[in-house]
Amino acid sequence: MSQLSEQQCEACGWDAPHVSDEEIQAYHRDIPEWEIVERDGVKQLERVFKFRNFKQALAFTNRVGEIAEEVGHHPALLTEWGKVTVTWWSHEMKGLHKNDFILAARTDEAATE
Ligand SMILES: C[C@H](O)[C@H](O)[C@H]1CNC2=NC(N)=NC(=O)C2=N1
Repeated sequence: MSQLSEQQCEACGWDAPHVSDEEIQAYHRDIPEWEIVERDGVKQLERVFKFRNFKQALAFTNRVGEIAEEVGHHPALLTEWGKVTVTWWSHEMKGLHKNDFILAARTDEAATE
């Protein structure tokens, strides 16, 4: 279990601080399989998870949904046959918050359940 996944999510509104480039690099080391992408100027964390079939992909999708509901912070989820694309970012602040890294780490754990 990575340390990041055990950290607590903080409340984050539109005025919450973005993570600095140094912090992004540091947190990224705990979740190396996630790609940092930028869409319309908004940085996001994205990873594709592979499964044997649609049913397993859907079960994983639901586990990630539960992780999101626990903290009121929600990813974009694209569920396809044998794969799920998970994208985390903080909509209100239009960028990355530490919460996104914590939840990406928890998502990694949900993939190995
Ligand atoms: C009112 C509600 O708490 C907000 O709209 C939440 C819901 N889930 C959210 N999820 C994410 N990823 N970013 C947000 O800014 C966000 N806002």
